[in-house]
Amino acid sequence: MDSVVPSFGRPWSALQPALSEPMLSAICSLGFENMTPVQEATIPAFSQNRDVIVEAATGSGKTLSFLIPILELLQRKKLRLTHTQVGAIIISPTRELARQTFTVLLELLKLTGLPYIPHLVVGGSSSATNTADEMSVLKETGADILVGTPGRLEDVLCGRLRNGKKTKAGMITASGGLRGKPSASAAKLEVIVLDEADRLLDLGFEASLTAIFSALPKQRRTGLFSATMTEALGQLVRTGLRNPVRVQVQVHDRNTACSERRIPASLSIRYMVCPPDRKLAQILRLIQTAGPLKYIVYFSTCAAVDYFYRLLRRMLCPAQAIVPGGKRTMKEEKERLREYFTAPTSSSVSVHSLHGQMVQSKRQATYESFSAIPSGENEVALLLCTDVASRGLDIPDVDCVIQWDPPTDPKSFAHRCGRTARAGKNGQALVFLSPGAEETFIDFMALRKIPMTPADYLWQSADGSVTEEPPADAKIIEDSSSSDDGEEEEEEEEEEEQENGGGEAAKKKKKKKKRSRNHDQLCKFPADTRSDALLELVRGLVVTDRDIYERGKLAFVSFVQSYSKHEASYIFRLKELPIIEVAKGFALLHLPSMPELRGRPVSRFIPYANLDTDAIPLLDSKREASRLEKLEKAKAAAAAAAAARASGLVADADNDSDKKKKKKKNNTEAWTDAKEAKDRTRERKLKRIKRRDAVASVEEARLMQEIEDPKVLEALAKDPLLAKQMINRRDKSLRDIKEMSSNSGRPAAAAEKRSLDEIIADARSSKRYASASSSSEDEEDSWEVMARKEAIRKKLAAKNKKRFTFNPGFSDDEEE
Ligand SMILES: Nc1ncnc2c1ncn2[C@@H]1O[C@H](COP(=O)(O)OP(=O)(O)OP(=O)(O)O)[C@@H](O)[C@H]1O
Repeated sequence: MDSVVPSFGRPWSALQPALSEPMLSAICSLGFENMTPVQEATIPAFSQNRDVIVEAATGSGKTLSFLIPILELLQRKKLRLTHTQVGAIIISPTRELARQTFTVLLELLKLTGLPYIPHLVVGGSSSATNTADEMSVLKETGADILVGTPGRLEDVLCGRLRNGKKTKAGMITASGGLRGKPSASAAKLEVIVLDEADRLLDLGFEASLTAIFSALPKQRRTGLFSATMTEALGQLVRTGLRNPVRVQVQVHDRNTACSERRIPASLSIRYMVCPPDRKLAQILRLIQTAGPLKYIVYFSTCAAVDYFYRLLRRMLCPAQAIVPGGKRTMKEEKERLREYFTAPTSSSVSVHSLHGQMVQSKRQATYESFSAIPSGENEVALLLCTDVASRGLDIPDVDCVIQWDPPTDPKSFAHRCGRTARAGKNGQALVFLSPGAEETFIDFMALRKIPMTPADYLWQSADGSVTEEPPADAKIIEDSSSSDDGEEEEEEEEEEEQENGGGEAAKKKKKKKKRSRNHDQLCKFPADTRSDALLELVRGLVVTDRDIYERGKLAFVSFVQSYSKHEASYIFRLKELPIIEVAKGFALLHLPSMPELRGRPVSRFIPYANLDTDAIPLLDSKREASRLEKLEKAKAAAAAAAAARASGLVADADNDSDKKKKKKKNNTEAWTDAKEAKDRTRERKLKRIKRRDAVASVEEARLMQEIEDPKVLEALAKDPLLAKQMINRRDKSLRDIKEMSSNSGRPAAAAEKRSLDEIIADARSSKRYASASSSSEDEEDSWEVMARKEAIRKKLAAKNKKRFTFNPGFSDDEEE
């Protein structure tokens, strides 16, 4: 069933079958006059006992598309549920989304006056006692409709404990009253909804979903909802849908009248090709020009959110941050920053953070406080977050979504952008892409019906004003360091090429060429001296706060790790990432010792002048005192060890630990390279096993030769089963030998032997066999033959056993 925008459809009263009276009046109280297209298409089908798969753009009103049918179905069925039985379940991938859906459900129940009891089951309570309390509350109050996240719903419906163990039904656990028995029964369940179904059907939730589905009756309605449903089609079978209605709401592009897109018509997505070390300057310039707006900024890791949250809070709202040296420094810092950033007319700035590693209470508080900020009222509000806030969240009045990093999972892209331009409102989204390979992301998204338009790079003049024109003095970067590096590298390569006969070195050369192509792209950008100066100013802040300094390093390392996990790995290639510019963008004081930096042009990174990392203080005085104490002790111990070494009293143990340290230091292999090396080792191992097998086969073939002994043949002719086994083994041996010979280029001498069938056929037809079968002498012989046959059978069995019990724990050396 396809429906096409207008963004609002017919009035609610036009629905067939008509909604119940209480429902119509509740919707009227919400102030929604007309249905959205997805509501118009989904509600009739879902409330008339059809399973539905619904795909509609973000912010198009899918929540009401399932909440209204759930309440209508429950009313119509007049289910008689006992205290512990539930009639409907809604599963969401995140706690925030489950809570949001629960709030809308509560509102609907309040307005309709329907007597159903809803219950929210989300994770987040750290202690088992809290879990037990939650469960006992559920048991006491009972629930008709459960809204929750997969893990906790599994606890409730299947009696699982938080530590993952399943207990015998009825058993009281040590955690105080929490029973292994399910706290609610889904035996009479009428309807289940998977919100953000494509995410839920990802492998991460598989175990919990399978357990939940196994607790449901087969006769039920199932609804799957998402803005990116097509991505999950392969997995739908797991949900047991029956003859579902597929609702797909398409959006027509405003600009190109007929082409369809999978994002709201009111959403404009732009991309900015920008070197990674200039993203901070770009964001500040954007805020400065755009006015007091509400922004969501997405990062790829929790560590990056933590770091930039602390940094931006210190820069933009020092009143909220702890600033070393108190008010005076705060004032100085503010003054210096003013050169690079001026908040839009008389607005204050607030910075918030939200990610999955935060404690639940803080997550909830942030979500609520950011949601409560009205847009455009003299406040620039920034929410820095990870993908935990990408799906489903209906945060009011978000004006602009900025993706500092493109998402690791391309599906998240549309969901992230969809936090703005909801319910027909206008919204802007911007994604930063590094010059070079990452630009392919634009075409990649266009294929997924998510069009983007280019955004202008923003410049800043000496007076601090922001323009789209580069200042007259902006020059193309002349990078001398890269050419030096290049020459050195080329020399090295030539040497290697000579040593290795060309193969490996040629490959490396190719890779480096690609890297330098990306670097060339970076060099095409005119230098942005003000952005560089801003980063230097930021480094000046970092060096005063150990907490920020440590978090910066962590954020950089975690970013590099996450980069290699991009699902679109042919676009986001770690090998082609301009990692030095990334490090600059994180305002690092020095490069961490990190294997990924091997072979990179590290000379392009200038460490912070006169840096003594030990001297960077923690702002918390107690923690700083304890750190200094530890540092002193470590220094004293090191001095004592050095003195002992100098006086020749070096213990063997010290030597050992030095060796270990050296070994560790020498291990500078990048973990991505290490992965490749691992693959190569695995390949080598497989080859070795194959070779060993082939050698075993040669031996087997030698054994087979014994079969040609006339007496053995005789026995074989009498025992067709054994003969068949022998033939099979023999044939396999011959194949292996042939393969080995063709691999090594040697002639397959053994393979030229007569096949066993021929030998046996010959033996059968020979006179000797005919006479032997009746002679007593031969009968005696046959006992001997039988004994040999048995010996061969045993030998073969032993050989095969050895061949197939491969021990994966061996080391390379042993195998060599
Ligand atoms: N018929 C309607 N008229 C006006 N506003 C509506 C209507 N239906 C829903 N809304 C509003 O639209 C907003 C977005 O709705 P909702 O959160 O259900 O979108 P969604 O399609 O689930 O988005 P996402 O894919 O991001 O989860 C909400 O603020 C909701 O109150």
